[in-house]
Amino acid sequence: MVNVTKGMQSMLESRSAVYKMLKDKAHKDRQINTFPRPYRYDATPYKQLDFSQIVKEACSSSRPVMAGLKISKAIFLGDVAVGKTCLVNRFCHQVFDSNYKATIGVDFEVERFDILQVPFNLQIWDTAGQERFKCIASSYYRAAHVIVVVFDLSSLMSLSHCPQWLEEALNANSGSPHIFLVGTKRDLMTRTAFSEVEGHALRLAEQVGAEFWAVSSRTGDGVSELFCRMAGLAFDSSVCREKEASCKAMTVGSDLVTLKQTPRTTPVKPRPKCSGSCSN
Ligand SMILES: Nc1nc2c(ncn2[C@@H]2O[C@H](COP(=O)(O)OP(=O)(O)OP(=O)(O)O)[C@@H](O)[C@H]2O)c(=O)[nH]1
Repeated sequence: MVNVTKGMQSMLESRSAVYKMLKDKAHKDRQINTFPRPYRYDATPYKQLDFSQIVKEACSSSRPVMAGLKISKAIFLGDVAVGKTCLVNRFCHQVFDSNYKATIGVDFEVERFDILQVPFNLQIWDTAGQERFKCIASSYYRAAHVIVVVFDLSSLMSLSHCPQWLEEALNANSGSPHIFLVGTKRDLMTRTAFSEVEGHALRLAEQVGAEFWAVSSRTGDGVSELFCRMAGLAFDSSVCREKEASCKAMTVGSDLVTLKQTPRTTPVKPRPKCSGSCSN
């Protein structure tokens, strides 16, 4: 009975995810027309200030930029109770729950954006921090375009575990995902305590090549900006990848045509003339 209910629930959830992807328009605060800013320009390895030229051209052309749904995958990982679920729920459902409920395995959400007027979906995988669910959770790390390593700003221990979480996520991925180091529960921090932790986090972010953010899911501070930034970076890379792939395909295609059309330049050796008993 429990399994049936769970099965039906996940079926309904995946249906609602599909409906969200097919929505006519993204919600107003998910319509992005200028390149989203980082939390701090000195705390990011992603220095571009605008969408790539190729992306802007592709999005403004009258032909559709791409066929089918445009989706990128973001995975959230980090120690138990650092606030991963609250962060996702604050953005996706505008709620905050102060009671802790452990994530079992993974939770899945999808958020629709319109970026430069092109529909874009961000798949959000909220994984469990508890050791006993790690095995299930880590099987969802693959094929991530964005890796979000989360820590609790009020726990330096949770920050010190971030390199390990990141290594595990990177081991499961072969591409070059965007990496974020996100400190949560900013509302709990005094100014002095915050600036001390921020110093440690900035150093770590630089070491591991991540973009640093500090947010509060309780107040909503920085949450929407963080997700829009992820979506902006993921969208830009994904359109660039797609354009590169189609250019490559066109080059290969035109190479084949050239090969077909180019007359043979190597002289054909004249066959020796048959003499005598040769039947040819
Ligand atoms: N004050 C405050 N509390 C927060 C914030 N974010 C999360 N919490 C609290 O921290 C606890 C853990 O939050 P979760 O989001 O469930 O943590 P999690 O990382 O998803 O935990 P696992 O699912 O076990 O991996 C809950 O009691 C939340 O209410 C925040 O921004 N401020």
